Amino acid sequence: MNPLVAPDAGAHGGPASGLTALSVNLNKVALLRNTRHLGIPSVTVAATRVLEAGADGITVHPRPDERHIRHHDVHDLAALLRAWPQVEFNIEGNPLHNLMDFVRAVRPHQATFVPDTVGQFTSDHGWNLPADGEVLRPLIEECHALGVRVSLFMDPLPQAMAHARAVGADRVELYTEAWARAWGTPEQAAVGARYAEAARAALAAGLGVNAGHDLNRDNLAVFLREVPGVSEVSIGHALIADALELGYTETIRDYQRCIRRAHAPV
Ligand SMILES: CC(=O)[C@@H](O)[C@H](O)COP(=O)(O)O
Ligand SMILES: NCC(=O)COP(=O)(O)O
Repeated sequence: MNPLVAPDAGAHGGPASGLTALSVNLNKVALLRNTRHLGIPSVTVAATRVLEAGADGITVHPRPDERHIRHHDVHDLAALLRAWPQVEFNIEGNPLHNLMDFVRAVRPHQATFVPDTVGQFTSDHGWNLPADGEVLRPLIEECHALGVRVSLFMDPLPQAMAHARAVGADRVELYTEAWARAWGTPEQAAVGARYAEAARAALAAGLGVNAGHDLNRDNLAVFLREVPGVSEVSIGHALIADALELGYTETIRDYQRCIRRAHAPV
């Protein structure tokens, strides 16, 4: 088996190419928008642009404090994505807080359960299933009844993967901050091996494997080469930062054109 090809690749199981799907997290577009009352940058315009450019999915993490993605963004994106039937909509959040209301209202293709507290700075750990598994089980069943796939945000602990399957999860999302931190350090090989082992354990348990948090253009390719069967990566912070920085040249040229137009003889 090609280790880069996810076992369930196809519509919403990854792109038909069998490559790892790229789901773009738009939280940080909303964060910038929320600093004025002008509606720019627009989350739906960002979604349209990234999909036109070839992204496979859209991810949002509507936190209870609405610091970035707001209630209406989830509904606006759900409406937009009706015109993009091959595109996966992934909503992340804590199902014990606000996530299930969104799942019930818009029925995304995937719900990623994340054990964040209300007001948490950013996601920083996966589920502790011995403690939380039985609370999650009925919520996973409810998602399935609504036709929604469930992925559990998990630390790369091989021994936890069978438990994720046992409570009904379809996939796990491996929390990759440890990989991002180890990138380029002497720990990189050992940390990568830990993720590979966790992915193999997940695949062996019958789970699909997603990954995300602090993935970027430097650390992504080696991660996907070393960790088998990753169906999807969700990337936000670094990708939106790159989109800004890679866009400066064209943007400055356009503003200079405006200025030249203003000074041109009429
Ligand atoms: C689950 C996960 O890793 C992402 O939700 C990530 O935490 C983005 O959230 P913020 O954009 O709020 O940091
Ligand atoms: N699930 C991870 C995600 O959606 C984006 O995380 P990040 O790239 O913003 O760290």
